[in-house]
Amino acid sequence: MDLYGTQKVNDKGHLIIGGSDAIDLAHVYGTPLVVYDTALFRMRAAGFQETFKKMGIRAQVAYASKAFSSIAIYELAAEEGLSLDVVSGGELFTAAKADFPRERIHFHGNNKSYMELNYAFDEKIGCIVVDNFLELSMVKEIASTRKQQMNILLRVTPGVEAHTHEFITTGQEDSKFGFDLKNGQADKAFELAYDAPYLQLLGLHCHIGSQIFETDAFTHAAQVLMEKMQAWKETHSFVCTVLNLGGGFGIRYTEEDQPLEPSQYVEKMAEVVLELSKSWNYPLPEIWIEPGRSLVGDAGTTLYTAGSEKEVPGVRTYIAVDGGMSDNIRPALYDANYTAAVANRMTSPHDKTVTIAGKCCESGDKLIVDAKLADVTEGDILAVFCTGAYTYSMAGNYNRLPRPAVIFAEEGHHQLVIRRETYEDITRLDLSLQQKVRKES
Ligand SMILES: Cc1ncc(COP(=O)(O)O)c(C=O)c1O
Ligand SMILES: N[C@@H](CCCC[NH3+])C(=O)O
Repeated sequence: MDLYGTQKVNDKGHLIIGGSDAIDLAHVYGTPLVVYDTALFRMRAAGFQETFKKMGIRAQVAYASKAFSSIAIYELAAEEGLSLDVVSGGELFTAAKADFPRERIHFHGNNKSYMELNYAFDEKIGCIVVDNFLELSMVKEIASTRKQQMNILLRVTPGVEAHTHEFITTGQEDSKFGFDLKNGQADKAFELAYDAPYLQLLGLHCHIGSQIFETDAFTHAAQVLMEKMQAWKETHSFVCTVLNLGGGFGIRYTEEDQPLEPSQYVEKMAEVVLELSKSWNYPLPEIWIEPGRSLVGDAGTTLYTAGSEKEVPGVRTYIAVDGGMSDNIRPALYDANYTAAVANRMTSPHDKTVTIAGKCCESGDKLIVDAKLADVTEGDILAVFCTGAYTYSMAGNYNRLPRPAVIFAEEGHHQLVIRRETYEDITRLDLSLQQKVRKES
């Protein structure tokens, strides 16, 4: 089986992550437990950043924190010199708690509220990525009322179809995000924004989708956006200083996935921008990107304890674990595939076919259908790999299951970064009917 990042197997046949024995981690923190290999996160971050540096391109690599949002990951991202993409007041609040450098925070979202936009101004963040006309009018009004400068990008849909799951493509014309380039919306937004008082229009943004393995869709998007920028230069003598090409770089969940290295995605898109800016004599814009999954996805592993087993003769054997769709909704939502291993028996042949089921009251709560595992008995620790992106951040309390604990592991040290939810946590917002009912007099 293929391991990720710093993962190894020790002489007890146990899985090691970030220099720590996964079985010890499971005993110390309990399961389900999400373990982040932070050295791998650092390596991925450097992979993107160094490629831009080598190519002599000014860039910002913003961690798209919807993939996994927490104070500690924001602190780590800041430490690595990343910028940050947030999509809600809640993510911005978390970033503020982590004291993330505000000038490197970019605020996304297709329906930001007036309150959220004001909050972004309060925090003096680096940039608001304006998604629609309502937002543009609100941002203009807030900036003028407060007499406060704000950098903005216009998010556009370039009409590029990326080859990925239909729910995670976003760059096509029929999308809820952004101003359409072809039907004139983007031009109209530009007219309303480029000389608005207190607003500094930096340039354009697009994000064509997620879990993309090819570079063509990215280079095509870069070309389409550069063409629009060049058109505005000709008509309005306006020069965009930033081109944000979003995230979406694919990772290897299973051996069917063949992602490129971060550097390869960056090189290809940067080459197009360099080439076009040279041939059109367009001042080279800064390139911003927003990787989420490719920074945290394969850095995360979820450890579960195996419980009940059920054989359906001639059909399949189910092994149930102490988590499931409540901590990883992706298999149920996107038919996402993962691989797993018996973390306390890594050297045994993983040649039995079993289905790993969760403990939620849903037949569809299956984490892996037809996983290849060693013999599993109750109490074994199962490791499901590549669960660092869009798992904890999309987790819920269905069936009132507490969300797992999350730890960072590096060079033999480990640290709790999100504590396990307790039953008290789960009921903290509930109000009892025994409380006094207020009567209006
Ligand atoms: C605007 C935007 N930027 C960045 C991302 C991050 O995408 P990924 O996690 O695939 O890199 C997303 C999510 O797809 C997004 O919507
Ligand atoms: N949540 C999705 C990706 C959405 C990306 C956000 N725009 C996933 O798990 O793959």
